[in-house]
Amino acid sequence: MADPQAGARVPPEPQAETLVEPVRVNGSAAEATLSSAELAWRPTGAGRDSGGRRKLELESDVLGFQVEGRALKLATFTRGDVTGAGRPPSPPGCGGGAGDRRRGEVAVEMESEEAAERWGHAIRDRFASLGRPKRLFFIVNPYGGKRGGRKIFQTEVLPLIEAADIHYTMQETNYRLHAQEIAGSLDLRKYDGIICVSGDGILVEVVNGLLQRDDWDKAIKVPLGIIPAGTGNGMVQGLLHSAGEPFSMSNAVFAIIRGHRRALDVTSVVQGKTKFFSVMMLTWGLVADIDIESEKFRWMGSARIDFYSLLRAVNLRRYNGRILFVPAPGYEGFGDPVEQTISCKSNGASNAVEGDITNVHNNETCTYSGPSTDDPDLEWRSLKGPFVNVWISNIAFASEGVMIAPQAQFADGYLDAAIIKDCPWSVALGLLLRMKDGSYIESPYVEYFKVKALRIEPGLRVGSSTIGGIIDSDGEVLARGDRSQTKEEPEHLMAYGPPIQLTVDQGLATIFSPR
Ligand SMILES: Nc1ncnc2c1ncn2[C@@H]1O[C@H](COP(=O)(O)OP(=O)(O)OP(=O)(O)O)[C@@H](O)[C@H]1O
Repeated sequence: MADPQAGARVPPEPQAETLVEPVRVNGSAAEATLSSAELAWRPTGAGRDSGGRRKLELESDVLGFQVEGRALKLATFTRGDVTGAGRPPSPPGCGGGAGDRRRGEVAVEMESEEAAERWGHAIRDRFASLGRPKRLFFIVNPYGGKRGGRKIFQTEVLPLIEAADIHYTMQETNYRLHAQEIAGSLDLRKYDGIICVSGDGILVEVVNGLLQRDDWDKAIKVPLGIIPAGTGNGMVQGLLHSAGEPFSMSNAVFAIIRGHRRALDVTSVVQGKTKFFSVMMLTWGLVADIDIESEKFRWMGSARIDFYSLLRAVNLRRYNGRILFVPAPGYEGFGDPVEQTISCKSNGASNAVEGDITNVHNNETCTYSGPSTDDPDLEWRSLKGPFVNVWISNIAFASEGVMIAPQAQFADGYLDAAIIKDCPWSVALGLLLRMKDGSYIESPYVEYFKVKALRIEPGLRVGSSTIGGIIDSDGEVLARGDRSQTKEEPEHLMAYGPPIQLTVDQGLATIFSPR
């Protein structure tokens, strides 16, 4: 049957009217044109010979604007001097590194107040169509990274947010899991986004807080943002890198102001009735040991990671255990098939037996319970240890300088697994050095594949009958297999030994992104 719509003319998108006015730009006579995409001007009169056409892309060069009488004052944020108005020095804290944007101001004086108002309206409409946020809630961790969160907010974030005319509320975290509590009870109708000025850990707390709400399905759609004030900052690095932008504080802030969003996969990490939601990564073995155990060498400053990496590589630990996984399409050749008996009981992964793929989910509350793996058609496969390191990630970077999962996509619905198998210590050291650019995954000792679901069955360290490893999610210890180390740590969420299952919910969350 013929499609009744076929051949019907789709009405063209209404085009914003192009405005043309004689103006003075930073004091010089010009003719200015405002289209939906750009504000351009060409010098006229005596200034005609002083230069050609100049323009500002509204989306990517303009932070905000004000109308003052006949003047339209634009706060610009450009790479290089696109304004022709000379480059004013950047205010303190607003970048200035290679490829970084600089702040400036362009004053466009119109012939009448009405004209200035008309142009102001047109720019406001353009910003609204870009989805620029108007009201933001900031969560600042004064304790993360080098404990600079409060200063970063005041000197790096606020000047740009104010120039963009964004209303904001700021709250500092006072203790562990405070951000989770805040996100669990915030009146989300009042804000266009929640921004974490912190390390990646606070972002994860916010995701967990949103998913614990009764209205989790709406709450998790609130755009999230992150300003790098932590130790690792892998999420910001991943977002900026994916858009070809250099890592900088001001680029991270501007990515939020510009209002672009992207979907973000959410991983459910489940052990028995215990659940945790991650948007980044889980590590077991060498890298988790380096990350967590090197804390005791914090007095060394940034050298602690290099020092402890060398120590751990030379005294390489291998861990027994097994990884079960449902491969993503195209990765079915990895691992070995599992003789599986499917059970759909909700009795917890801790009761699972060899080859028993048990779905774990909690139907007792109306909070988010994660995707199901009940489907009997899922083809599980396995890899047996010993392992040197197991890395499961939704994003490409663990930190600014460590690319763990070069093929990871923010919302492909899969997790990237990078598994370092048993290898000589010299190989492990070489692989650590090649994590900077992600080339370590090319080693024959590394298995790299994508999965829809995965289960870790962590075992003991090779050569020990009592000691296991550390399982770390987004920088926090999830489970620890060496009880002698736990004296000063809070109770961990999960136990080391029983299986831990990961499933992915494609694009469940939303995050501000440069593109
Ligand atoms: N006021 C506070 N006092 C102590 N801990 C806090 C406070 N606020 C937040 N935290 C905790 O700090 C931890 C780290 O937070 P964040 O992600 O911002 O920094 P990070 O740089 O990734 O971590 P770290 O500096 O510990 O490596 C989180 O577990 C969070 O719960």
